[in-house]
Amino acid sequence: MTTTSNTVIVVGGPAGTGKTTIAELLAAHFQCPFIEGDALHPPQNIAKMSKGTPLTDDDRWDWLKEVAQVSARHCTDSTNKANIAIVSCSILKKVYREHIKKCSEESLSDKIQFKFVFLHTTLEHLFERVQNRPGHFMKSDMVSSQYSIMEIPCGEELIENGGEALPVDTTDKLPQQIYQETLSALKL
Ligand SMILES: Nc1ncnc2c1ncn2[C@@H]1O[C@H](COP(=O)(O)OP(=O)(O)O)[C@@H](O)[C@H]1O
Ligand SMILES: O=C(O)[C@H](O)[C@@H](O)[C@H](O)[C@H](O)COP(=O)(O)O
Repeated sequence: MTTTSNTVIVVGGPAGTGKTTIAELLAAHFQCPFIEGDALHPPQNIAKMSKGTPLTDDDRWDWLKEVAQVSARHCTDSTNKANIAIVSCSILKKVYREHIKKCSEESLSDKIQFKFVFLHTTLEHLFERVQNRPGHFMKSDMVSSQYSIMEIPCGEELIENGGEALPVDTTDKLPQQIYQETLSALKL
């Protein structure tokens, strides 16, 4: 599959919302790299979250920069025929999504378009899904703090209004259904 421009699809949403599940389906469809954003945290962020302490904005900026730059590099890598890369990253607030775009613009000569898929569901569903996700540093007591600060994209951020964001309600939907809905709304 080929596209006319370099595209990074950031699959976001709070813990347990299905980022990895949907990102893997999209990466298989586009035959492109998938980068797990959690693997790009500095050790001090992992240590903090493992103790159950939510990150502050100051903890997040450098991580988001890394997310922007690593995914952009994968996107433009000469071996990546799709010119698409998928990265998972919670992107909970509008300023984080803007920071990712800014970091990419500042540091790369290639122009990259970002698409922000924001998966969301109820707090009850998130608790249930995080409990079913073994071996992750993010425990369920952090979900409430993520849920309370998250900004589901709206208004000018939406693709349908000329922006880059696509909110997807995942409540009572199977991953395959969410993936199909996402794919057709992205129009890539
Ligand atoms: N649409 C869905 N409905 C129900 N469970 C889901 C759905 N998507 C993912 N899950 C399950 O929820 C858990 C968390 O999914 P995951 O993709 O790891 O989310 P995230 O990467 O956002 O933390 C996993 O056990 C996964 O199988
Ligand atoms: O799936 C998850 O477990 C989370 O989404 C996880 O990715 C974590 O939240 C961030 O890496 C920390 O960053 P935030 O505090 O900004 O979500």
